Amino acid sequence: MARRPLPRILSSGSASITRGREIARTAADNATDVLHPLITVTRGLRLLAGAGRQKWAATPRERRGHVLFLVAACVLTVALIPYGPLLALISVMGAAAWRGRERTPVRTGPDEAETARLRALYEALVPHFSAPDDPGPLFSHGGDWEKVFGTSYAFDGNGRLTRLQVTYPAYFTDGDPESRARVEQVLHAKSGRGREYHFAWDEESNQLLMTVLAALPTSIAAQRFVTAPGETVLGFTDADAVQRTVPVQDGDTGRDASPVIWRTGSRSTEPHLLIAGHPGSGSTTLMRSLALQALRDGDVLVVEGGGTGEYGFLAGRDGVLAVECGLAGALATLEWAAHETERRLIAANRARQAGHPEPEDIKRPLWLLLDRPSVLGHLAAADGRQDPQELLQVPLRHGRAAGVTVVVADQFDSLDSLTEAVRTHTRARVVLGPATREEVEAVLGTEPHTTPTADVPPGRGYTRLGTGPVLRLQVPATPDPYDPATSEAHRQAVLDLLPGAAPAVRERSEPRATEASPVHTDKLVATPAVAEG
Ligand SMILES: Nc1ncnc2c1ncn2[C@@H]1O[C@H](COP(=O)(O)OP(=O)(O)OP(=O)(O)O)[C@@H](O)[C@H]1O
Repeated sequence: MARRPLPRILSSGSASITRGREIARTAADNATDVLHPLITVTRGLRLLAGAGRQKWAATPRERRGHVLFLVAACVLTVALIPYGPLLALISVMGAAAWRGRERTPVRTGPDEAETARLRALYEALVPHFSAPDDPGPLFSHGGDWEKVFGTSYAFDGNGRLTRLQVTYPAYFTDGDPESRARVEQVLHAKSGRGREYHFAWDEESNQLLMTVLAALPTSIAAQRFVTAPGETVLGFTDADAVQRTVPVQDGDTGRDASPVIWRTGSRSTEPHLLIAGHPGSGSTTLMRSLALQALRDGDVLVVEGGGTGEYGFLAGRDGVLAVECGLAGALATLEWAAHETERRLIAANRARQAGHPEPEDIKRPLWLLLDRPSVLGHLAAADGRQDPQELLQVPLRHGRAAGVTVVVADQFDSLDSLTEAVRTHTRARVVLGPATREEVEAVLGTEPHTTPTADVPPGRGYTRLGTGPVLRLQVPATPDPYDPATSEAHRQAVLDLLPGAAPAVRERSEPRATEASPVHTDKLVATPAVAEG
């Protein structure tokens, strides 16, 4: 059948409409081209005005008068100088044009390589998030990854995932640590090893959020931290992990950092601390940091099993009762500490019964710092003598009420030789240096909340106070000031925190002792505690 031509009026009308549209579009394009600079400047002026309004709103009321005065002075100066208004107009237009220029459009959606990564990740998760009898599986081979990842993912400049949110089926056993660990393992491996990942399981909405954590800064060194009596800074952690911040000197600048605060004394629920790590992980450094903080208002007694003399700089200082490296000295010192704990307990008890305040001589906190006591335990066993750890029973058991704090540091391979009392009463825990998930769990009592990395700087690790959450930790750099490898800035920082020399040492010309010296024993014997004990 022959095609009937359209009525003339219709065909010619549509042609003219089309032509009209084209003319209008061309005119609009030309107008946009001509007016483009004007549009840019207008947009820039709008943005500048918005920024000005915001700045004005952010200016405190009492400073607004000053700002107005400054602006008026500027306007007057510009008005008075030759060509001032013209130059000001040109500058404002220039600034507006710069501000209003079109930016490169923000890229949305993943590129090809990123899509391939997300798809690979999805495929790897299929065995974990699917069940054969699921009629509408969220995860299936060749399935839709966008349904489970949505748009909640981010990549870094190298195309590696830094954030990923996964929606998983409700039947996945997200309460089972092993099932979780398997999924975390897959995500960790497929997203790139060597970085620290944090996994947040939202069991209510069946969502898992994986984020890559930036390394904690290592630039905070020993200094006087702003803490209340009975509070000790173990190190610094992620900003969102703790509520509190303290001002710190970080290199040359001051800033607020998020500390891990450990409370000791009668109100503490974790009055004693255990530090574990492999050799060189920084446990001695943490001990030094604790000793310097404790010496602010307490007495310190150090027993060093390693015998490397790394606490020698403390010897003879005010408040340092002893620095013992040998077995005999350690036994004598710890025996004194046990008696002292008993004496404090009895004195506190008597005062309470008589309705008196606590006597002054039991108020000063006493810290027992034992670095590698397992070594001394071996020596004692070989010598047929008492293990020094056995003398810790009383301070561990009653230290909380008597103001005695025990800190024990040992290496992973020696943790077995820690006594039951040490393991039971050290409820504050720190793991430093590279450690496997199992090693971290063995010390903290729960798996780490992030994936431990193999390559960590000394002083980096995890901490857990009692049954609290596991926190990442970076210990402030507190090197031995007498170590030739210590930088001048760090040496000075540590020396600045050291209390003055005790009178007995001041009389002598030598400033330091590296071994258990008679000075310390004298000091112990001279204390009223021993006299009574
Ligand atoms: N928090 C830290 N910041 C900077 N450097 C640190 C930190 N902790 C430790 N170091 C450095 O790492 C090295 C080993 O530290 P440290 O002696 O404290 O470890 P350790 O676990 O006691 O090892 P070892 O048992 O072998 O003595 C030292 O050179 C020390 O200065």
